[in-house]
Amino acid sequence: MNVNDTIAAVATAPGESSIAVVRSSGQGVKDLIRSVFRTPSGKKAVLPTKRVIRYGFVVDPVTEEKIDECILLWMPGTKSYTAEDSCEFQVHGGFQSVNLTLNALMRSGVRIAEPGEFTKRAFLNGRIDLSQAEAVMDLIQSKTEAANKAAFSSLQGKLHNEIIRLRKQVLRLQAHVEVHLDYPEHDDEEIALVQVIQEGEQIHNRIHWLREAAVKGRILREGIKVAIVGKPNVGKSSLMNLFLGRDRAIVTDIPGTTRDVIEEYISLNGVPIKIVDTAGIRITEDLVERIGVEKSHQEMESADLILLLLDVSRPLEEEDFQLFSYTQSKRRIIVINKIDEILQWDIDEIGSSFLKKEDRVVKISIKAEKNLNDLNHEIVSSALGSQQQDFWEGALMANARQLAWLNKADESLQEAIEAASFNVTLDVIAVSLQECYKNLGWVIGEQVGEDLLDEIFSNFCLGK
Ligand SMILES: Nc1nc2c(c(=O)[nH]1)N(C=O)[C@@H](CNc1ccc(C(=O)N[C@@H](CCC(=O)O)C(=O)O)cc1)CN2
Ligand SMILES: Nc1nc2c(ncn2[C@@H]2O[C@H](COP(=O)(O)OP(=O)(O)OP(=O)(O)O)[C@@H](O)[C@H]2O)c(=O)[nH]1
Ligand SMILES: [Mg+2]
Repeated sequence: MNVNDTIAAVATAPGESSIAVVRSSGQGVKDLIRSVFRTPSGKKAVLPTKRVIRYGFVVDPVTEEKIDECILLWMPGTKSYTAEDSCEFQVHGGFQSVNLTLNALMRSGVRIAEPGEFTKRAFLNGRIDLSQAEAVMDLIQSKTEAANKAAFSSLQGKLHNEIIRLRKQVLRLQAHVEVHLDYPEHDDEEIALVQVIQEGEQIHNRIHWLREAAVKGRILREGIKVAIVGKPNVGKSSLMNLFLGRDRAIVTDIPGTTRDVIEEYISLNGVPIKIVDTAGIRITEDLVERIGVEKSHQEMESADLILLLLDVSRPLEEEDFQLFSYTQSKRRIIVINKIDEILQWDIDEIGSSFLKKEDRVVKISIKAEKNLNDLNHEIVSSALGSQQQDFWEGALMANARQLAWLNKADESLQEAIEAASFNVTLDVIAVSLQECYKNLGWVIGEQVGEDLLDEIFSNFCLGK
């Protein structure tokens, strides 16, 4: 992937829209505009050294035939998204205008951008760091308002600034240690060790705080996975539909209706939840259903929270008790459904060998819409633990990669502090501090290799 190429892509979603944007970036953008854009009087546009908007036409670069009416945005480097010469052709929406425009651009010698390549260039050209680049995608993919807010603050450089600040502190401490190494007579080595321990603790606390904020960010980013499980016909798909507010899953009174896993995102009090409806679990001869049951087991395994649904209008069966055993090690809410019917059993009948003391129990009726708020409340509180109010306050959009480097930075720092506590020589401490500094740098993508960049940006959407 050559950074000297001029790239182009459609930046808007495909389909019938009122306007579509085709963007381009790179050294050849000026020539590109000369070749495919004409003013209303058929002339080539005069491009100033500052950003401008022009009305005109996209034309075929060979025949000069008009392809579409357009608004042209000219954004010379470095004042653009990529920090390179860039432009946007805003044409009429729909597949045809967009495709013809993109084809005209291609025939003028630009190539189609890889996913995330515009943002990658913004990073390579130093306009944003890696944490900001990754936040761009998080922003687009955010599923709740809180997630959007956290991603936006990362995009604005909150994580970047925190890391820069921490690195300054580490560097200062490192410099202090090195002065002692170079000039042992400078002052008492004992004092240097105490300083490493004290200031090291302060830095550690700050990293710890940052990590907590990043962990919250990761919840916002990935959502909490909640799996609805239960034997056939207890109302799992009804509950799924209720959460979604529409008929997504098929509901019938025939046991074994759901065969496949259905996943959707919902927001409960701003908590992004990936809700999963599964096939009712039972022993079955039906091959398709059996595959579905196997998948249900996998979903149970990987869920953060289980909603174990029971039907109170029918006696409890072996299959219900089996599910208690299967999900024994998971965080779960026991949801007793169909309380609008004649009750056939009571929660006390479920022995203590099946119920854990951490289990929460909610009795509902999906049909009569009873106690549904209680269920929502239980889900949110088991998802977030005790500290619900302002939970998202200060959340920083972070991902697994960034969290891993934060952890590593903290480990190196701990090594330095420990070494200082045990009076290990200063040169060993200096090495750990240096390691900490480097690990912090990885969070914001300093000296990051081509492979990792490719991996990160390949997950972006086209045109971003
Ligand atoms: N039409 C359009 N809308 C868009 C974008 C875009 O590329 N095109 N964006 C993205 O896809 C976002 C805006 N992001 C941008 C970020 C920086 C610069 C930019 O030119 N920055 C320069 C100049 C700043 C200034 O004028 O003060 C810089 O940082 O140096 C432009 C867009 C959202 N909306
Ligand atoms: N009386 C009553 N019926 C309910 C309630 N909730 C669901 N049902 C009914 O129970 C039947 C089964 O509902 P589903 O949602 O398809 O059950 P399921 O657990 O997804 O079933 P499988 O996909 O076969 O595992 C349907 O006829 C629903 O209308 C309720 O609260 N009360
Ligand atoms: Mg179902």
